[in-house]
Amino acid sequence: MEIKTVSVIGAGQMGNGIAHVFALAGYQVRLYDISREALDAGMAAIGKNLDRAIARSLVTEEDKARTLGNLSPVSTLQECGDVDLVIEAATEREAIKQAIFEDLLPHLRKNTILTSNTSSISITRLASRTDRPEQFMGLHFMNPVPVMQLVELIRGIATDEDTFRAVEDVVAKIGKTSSTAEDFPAFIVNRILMPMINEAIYTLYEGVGNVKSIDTSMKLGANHPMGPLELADFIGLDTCLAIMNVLHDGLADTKYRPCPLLTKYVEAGWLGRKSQRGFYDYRGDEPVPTR
Ligand SMILES: CC(=O)CC(=O)SCCNC(=O)CCNC(=O)[C@H](O)C(C)(C)COP(=O)(O)OP(=O)(O)OC[C@H]1O[C@@H](n2cnc3c(N)ncnc32)[C@H](O)[C@@H]1OP(=O)(O)O
Ligand SMILES: NC(=O)C1=CN([C@@H]2O[C@H](COP(=O)(O)OP(=O)(O)OC[C@H]3O[C@@H](n4cnc5c(N)ncnc54)[C@H](OP(=O)(O)O)[C@@H]3O)[C@@H](O)[C@H]2O)C=CC1
Repeated sequence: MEIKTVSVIGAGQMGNGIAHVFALAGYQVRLYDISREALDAGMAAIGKNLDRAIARSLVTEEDKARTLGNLSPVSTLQECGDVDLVIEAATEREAIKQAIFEDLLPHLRKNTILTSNTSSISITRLASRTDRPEQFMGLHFMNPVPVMQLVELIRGIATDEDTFRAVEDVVAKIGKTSSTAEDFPAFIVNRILMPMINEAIYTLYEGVGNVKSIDTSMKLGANHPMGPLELADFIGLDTCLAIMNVLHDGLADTKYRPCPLLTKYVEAGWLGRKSQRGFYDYRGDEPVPTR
């Protein structure tokens, strides 16, 4: 099936980025969020990120106008069903994702493909709660979506070949590069990256270094574009903790236990950039380490 129309559910960091790249590539995109405020903020972020790309001569003003013309913010989940492809990009909590898919089922076309942008959660389990496990897969973008080249494709145990090929094809058409991961906890990128970030938080927790020394060490010592703690704030500490819990529970290995300091920050509501405070405080002109 050729994909022409897309719904993106969740207009947060990832959802607005996904809607951006599909609308820019010419797809008709509906964007929905449970929070009207988040939907408005997501649409504003798309405008801002298009301006950043214009400033770098990556796109033109006409491209921006055409992209925004392809985008329709919608106020009900029901309006997200009558499309070729659904991309769920809501909070990394399985119950939230399952409820979204269950609520969508009565509004879907027979051939609508369902995907999740989940960082870590079992595709097979999410698919099993729908009426179409053969037409369900993981479509995992990287943050920030307009800039990062990779998209991880994850088949559930029942995903059929037509579905995989249609999704693989659309990733190429939006100019991204896909890799394939088996459906096991956190797939490839986060199976490797998140334990590293968790280890950086343990390094802070045990007093081996402070926020600045840890991030500086990895930026200048390993040529990382962001330090691991800066990256954790960028991803969202709630999402980092959710991924570590999926690894710890799913692989039943204590090496994946989340650092208690990560839990403490999340319990304080210090979620990183999206709450203005995490390992850095973003409320001033420059980010200031909080430890
Ligand atoms: C958690 C999961 O499930 C999976 C994941 O996503 S894991 C996380 C994967 N992502 C990473 O590892 C990101 C690591 N960081 C980087 O690659 C870089 O710091 C970065 C691309 C984010 C920024 O690039 P940079 O060259 O270092 O800095 P910067 O000059 O600020 O950005 C370059 C351009 O990228 C774009 N950009 C940067 N941040 C952006 C954002 N948040 N959204 C959209 N575009 C952005 C802009 O066009 C920016 O240009 P301007 O700032 O001049 O407008
Ligand atoms: N952050 C990252 O670097 C990456 C994240 N991901 C994955 O993408 C998904 C989204 O992450 P991210 O964008 O960072 O999260 P955010 O917290 O930035 O955005 C999630 C959005 O989903 C909304 N939401 C919550 N419940 C519902 C619902 N029932 N229906 C519609 N919208 C809802 C939230 O609203 P509210 O805030 O009001 O609850 C919020 O606006 C997660 O599965 C995450 O693991 C994948 C790659 C990278």
